[in-house]
Amino acid sequence: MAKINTAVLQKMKQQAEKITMLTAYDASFAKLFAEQGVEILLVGDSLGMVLQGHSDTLPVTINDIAYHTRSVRAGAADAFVIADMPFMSYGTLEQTLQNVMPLMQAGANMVKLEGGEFLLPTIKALTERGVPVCGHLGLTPQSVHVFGGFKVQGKSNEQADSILTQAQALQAAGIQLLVLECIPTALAKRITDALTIPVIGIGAGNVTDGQVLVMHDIMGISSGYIPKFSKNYLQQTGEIRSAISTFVSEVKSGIFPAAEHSFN
Ligand SMILES: Nc1nc(=O)c2c([nH]1)NC[C@@H]1CN(c3ccc(C(=O)N[C@@H](CCC(=O)O)C(=O)O)cc3)CN21
Ligand SMILES: CC(C)C(=O)C(=O)O
Ligand SMILES: [Mg+2]
Repeated sequence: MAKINTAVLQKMKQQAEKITMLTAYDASFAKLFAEQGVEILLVGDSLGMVLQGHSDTLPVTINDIAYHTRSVRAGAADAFVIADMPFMSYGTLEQTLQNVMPLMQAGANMVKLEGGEFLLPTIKALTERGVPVCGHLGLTPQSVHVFGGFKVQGKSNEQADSILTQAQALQAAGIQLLVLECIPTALAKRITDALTIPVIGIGAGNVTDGQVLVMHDIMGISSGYIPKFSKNYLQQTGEIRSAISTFVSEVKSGIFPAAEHSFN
């Protein structure tokens, strides 16, 4: 696999080649995922749930993300690695600039921040200083207490228009990739068509430029509730490497996600 960077991802969108992304938190899985052709590894703050056992992502710290980013980078020297900025680590511009350093120095190629409008100056400041930014809209789990649970977002016309407007504003501010989580497929299609940057979906239908899942969901080992948009590829294949290569090929061919993994 050619080494991935923002220019390669941009080209994949233009050529309509689907982008695959998985969360990874350690060196062994990072290496295995990279070997199976997964283009992007995400050190997600979902680690607060699947590794640490919390019921949401809020307890995760910068040190947690930096530690796991170092591990992922150690296992996959050439991988394109995105590190999540955890809850309240980008509350102010000053905090953001302080907190982004350990993540980039741990080996991240890009950082991901949840939210819309309020992030515009932050995104500009980061990209100007050499830090590529991934946006994250829709169900942004750090706002679970505002939403009153992990609920599908953008169901009303008004909410849908607002998410599209925010996606366009984030792109204008400088994000080079966008994650859309748990929104209706029709809205994901509008946003993917409207943006020139690649859009990665999770619970956003098969219309985005790529797909991301939490690795524990692919292997059916998440504790507690397993989201409707995930698929247990280990059960289907019986072997971890085959599970990952099947995920990759099903995303590439558009088989995954099917209607049953999507919201309307
Ligand atoms: N194991 C795991 N997988 C994930 O995808 C994930 C995490 N953890 N932790 C961080 C966030 C939290 N996420 C979640 C968690 C639950 C739902 C969920 O229960 N969704 C309902 C939709 C409810 C509705 O219809 O509004 C579902 O049926 O999937 C969604 C996203 C996604 N991320
Ligand atoms: C679910 C993905 C998009 C994420 O942000 C995470 O794993 O933390
Ligand atoms: Mg996250």
